[in-house]
Amino acid sequence: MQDGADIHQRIARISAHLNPPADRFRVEGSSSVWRADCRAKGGSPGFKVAILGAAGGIGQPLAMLMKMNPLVSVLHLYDVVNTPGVTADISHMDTGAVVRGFLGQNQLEDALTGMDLVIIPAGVPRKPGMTRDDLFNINAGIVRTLCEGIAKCCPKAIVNLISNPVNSTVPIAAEVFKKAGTYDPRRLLGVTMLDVVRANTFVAEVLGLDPREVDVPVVGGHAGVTILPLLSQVKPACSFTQEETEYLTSRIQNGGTEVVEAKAGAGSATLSMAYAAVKFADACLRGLRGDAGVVECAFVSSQVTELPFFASRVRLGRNGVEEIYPLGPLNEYERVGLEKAKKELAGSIEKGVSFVRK
Ligand SMILES: NC(=O)C1=CN([C@@H]2O[C@H](COP(=O)(O)OP(=O)(O)OC[C@H]3O[C@@H](n4cnc5c(N)ncnc54)[C@H](O)[C@@H]3O)[C@@H](O)[C@H]2O)C=CC1
Ligand SMILES: O=C([O-])CC(=O)C(=O)O
Repeated sequence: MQDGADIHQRIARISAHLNPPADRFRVEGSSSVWRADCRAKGGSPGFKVAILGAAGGIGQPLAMLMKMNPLVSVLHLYDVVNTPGVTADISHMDTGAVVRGFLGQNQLEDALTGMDLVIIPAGVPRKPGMTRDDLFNINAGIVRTLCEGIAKCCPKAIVNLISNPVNSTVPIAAEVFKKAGTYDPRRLLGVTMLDVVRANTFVAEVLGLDPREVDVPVVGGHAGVTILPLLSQVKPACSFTQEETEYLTSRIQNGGTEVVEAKAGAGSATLSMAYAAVKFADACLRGLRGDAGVVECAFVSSQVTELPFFASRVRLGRNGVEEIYPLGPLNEYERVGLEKAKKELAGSIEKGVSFVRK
């Protein structure tokens, strides 16, 4: 004999199966077992991370690497295509993070609700002959829509914006958040980590060192001359001939184009970008956890120059960007580069701002 309370519980369970709330997910491959019915995993503290554009060239390896990150407890994969397949695939990896897939605009809000960190590699990549700015017309609208979702569903999340042109998409995101009344400049970061990764690699090659021992600050922005490597501040301390300086600066500034041309129409950097994005996201998560001394370069709201946004070394903490470091002493070559960078950056920033304001 079942008592009344037990029958009520059974009815509630059946009703929940027929009308599952948005946060219930059927266990993959099962018609009768819901994830919420599975025995709870012994406490797995960690952060909730969403990737928007997760089925793309960057999104897929990025999702795989984030699934391997022990700081991640929940990983939401959102795209307008192919997320069921990518999610099924990645969810079989025997690492800690629980993976959930979300497909299409109708599921954007569920993908974003409760997230601590949102990484955005959504949008079209370059083909040979294009500049990053040529992507503006398509990617500006994509970034605006995704950021409207963030403002609504996880306004306190840290946002790592990868979609190009970063020099304009970050100002677009800031304007969207301002409009929604949720803007916190400390939580919005344009990802320029690939410039640092490339700079470390190319400088190490010239110096005959292991790239892991090299640290090159790269400031400014993320396109052509706005990418300004500070070779006078390389660690370990070293010096370069004028010829080496010009070769390295040009190679770092054109690293993206080097990949676009080598891929010959099949897109831009994806694997090195996924690596760089995870390196950067991991730094943001360590900052959120409260680790001391987490410093990386990023394109952020800044007073380091007269421009409203600028990439430089920032300290990451519980609120995102906790401190922005000044550029430090520049040599004459870098001072000239800085002026060129600022001129181009000013236009790109303004273009992003007016896209939302108009
Ligand atoms: N910040 C950086 O250093 C770098 C930035 N990028 C940029 O990253 C972006 C993505 O590059 P890839 O992954 O190679 O391109 P991709 O075309 O391979 O993937 C983009 C993904 O975005 C998805 N997408 C399109 N519209 C969307 C929307 N409204 N909502 C959600 N997802 C949407 C697509 O379905 C696709 O899966 C490009 O804009 C590229 O220029 C690329 C390399 C480096
Ligand atoms: O070059 C591109 O279009 C993609 C990108 O931003 C990079 O690889 O740095």
